[in-house]
Amino acid sequence: MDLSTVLTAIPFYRQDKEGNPAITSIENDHRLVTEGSIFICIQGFTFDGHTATKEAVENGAAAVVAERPVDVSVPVIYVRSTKRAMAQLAAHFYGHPTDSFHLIGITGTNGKTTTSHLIEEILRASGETTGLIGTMYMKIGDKMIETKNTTPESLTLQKTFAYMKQAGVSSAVMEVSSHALQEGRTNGTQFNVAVFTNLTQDHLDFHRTMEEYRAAKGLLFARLGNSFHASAPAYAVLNADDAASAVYEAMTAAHVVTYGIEKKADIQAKDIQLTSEGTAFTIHYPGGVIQIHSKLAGLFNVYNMLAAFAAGFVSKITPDTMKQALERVSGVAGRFELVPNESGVSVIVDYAHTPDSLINVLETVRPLTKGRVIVIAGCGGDRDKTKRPLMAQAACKYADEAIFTSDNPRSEDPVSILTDMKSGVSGEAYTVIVDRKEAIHRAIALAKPGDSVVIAGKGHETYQIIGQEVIHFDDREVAKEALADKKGGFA
Ligand SMILES: CC(=O)N[C@H]1[C@@H](OP(=O)(O)OP(=O)(O)OC[C@H]2O[C@@H](n3ccc(=O)[nH]c3=O)[C@H](O)[C@@H]2O)O[C@H](CO)[C@@H](O)[C@@H]1O[C@H](C)C(=O)N[C@@H](C)C(=O)N[C@H](CCC(=O)O)C(=O)O
Ligand SMILES: Nc1ncnc2c1ncn2[C@@H]1O[C@H](COP(=O)(O)OP(=O)(O)OP(=O)(O)O)[C@@H](O)[C@H]1O
Repeated sequence: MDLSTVLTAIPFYRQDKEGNPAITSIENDHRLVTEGSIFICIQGFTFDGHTATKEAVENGAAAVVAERPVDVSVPVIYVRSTKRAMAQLAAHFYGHPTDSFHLIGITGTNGKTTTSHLIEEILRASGETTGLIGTMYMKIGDKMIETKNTTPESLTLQKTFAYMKQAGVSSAVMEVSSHALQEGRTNGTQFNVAVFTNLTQDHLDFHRTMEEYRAAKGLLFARLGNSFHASAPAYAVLNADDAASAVYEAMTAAHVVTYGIEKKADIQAKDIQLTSEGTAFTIHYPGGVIQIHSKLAGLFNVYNMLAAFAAGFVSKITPDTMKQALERVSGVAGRFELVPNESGVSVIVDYAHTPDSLINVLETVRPLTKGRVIVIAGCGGDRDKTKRPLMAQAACKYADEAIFTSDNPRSEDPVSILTDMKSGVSGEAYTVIVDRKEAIHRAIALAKPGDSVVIAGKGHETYQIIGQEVIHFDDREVAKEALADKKGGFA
């Protein structure tokens, strides 16, 4: 379903008893302004809302929020950051909807989507009416809504929360990106639980340094437990094995619950077995131990399950309920997703698009593979360039055969992205095939029974962004096609 169809269906008019004009909506797109809207001017990458105030007023704006002088006939509220002001205004306009349900936020470089799905399953199993906001979609109960961002901009976010409240959601889980925290998209949102997965290199185009990146994620914990609206204690759920957790622990007013494998933690996994069927381990929690047999592969997924268990634990969900929920999850789309086939080659589509996640996936595949590991990796255009050589290094070091290819080049020349990747490796063997479809076909053509082919980067995505064009592209479909086409069979 289209997001705007859902959101425009909800009237949230605020009337003023003293005769002031009723504010009918808050808009950051002048084309959506109607009689009584507040228009918020946002300076974007392609458009500056400050240049559209005249049109916004012609469309009926009752007031304008701006960062720089604008010349209009209606009241103007000047603020330092219109994005942050928008978050607070939106939360207020929609009546602070997050006060009405239990909200769990997840931040970290990797594992947010997986952990949020595990938590959603746990919440459902405990009888909650659930909401989910994340990279793949938003969900209200079983209703799916498309999304553009991992964490939507604040207007969309607060409207969505209001819709969740109206739909009777009792517990929700959401991914909170560092971009969103930095821009204040979640200001005005009340989290009951904040979960940290891990911090490794990514997004340095936006945050510039790892310190800034870490600090941006810290905003989720710094604000936790400080809300005027808070009616219940807040919990920070931190990964004891990640160094950033100590920083977040020091800055939060919330109760801290840790999880981990290596260092001592409140929620601890022990006796871990990684098998071709998935993972088996025990979780030691305050007051008990429980055995988990999961279909999810890889040590990183043990961390994700621990994070979800810890979030459920502080949400007062019983360990037995959580066990049932965790054991039911067979996978999350595009995360270590196996492409079914009879050839004896394991073909895995995975969303790994950071050096750390690529290493994790390849390390997981290695012991499960009798033959060679062949990887296809690329890097997105208009995004963090510093990770390109590191992705190439990871591919060459952890696989037997590496093919570098395109992965959403956007406005950049795919060849120059691949050149950046190649700068990270010298002496190692790799192949460069610019066309992703051809690269997948080549990898599968090379594979013999017992080999694994890891197609990294795009996971659940069903498109490729080339220049301004968004073309249909699904790694899973192309892999199936290549498996069917393989000339000479798999002998
Ligand atoms: C690079 C970036 O942050 N872009 C975001 C930005 O787009 P933009 O700057 O191009 O916006 P713009 O088109 O210039 O418009 C600026 C303003 O003018 C308004 N406008 C525009 C046109 C017009 O005629 N009239 C008008 O009033 C727009 O409504 C907007 O308020 O503003 C849009 C609306 O809020 C966002 O959807 C968009 O996020 C894009 C999709 C994006 O990819 N963002 C990335 C950086 C991001 O946020 N990623 C994180 C993390 C992902 C991860 O963990 O991997 C995320 O949370 O998604
Ligand atoms: N806990 C983890 N630690 C390291 N890598 C992980 C972890 N969980 C998943 N991964 C790897 O990272 C990839 C992305 O996982 P997931 O989508 O859950 O993370 P994410 O944080 O939501 O990513 P994004 O912010 O880019 O949407 C997976 O396909 C897997 O390769």
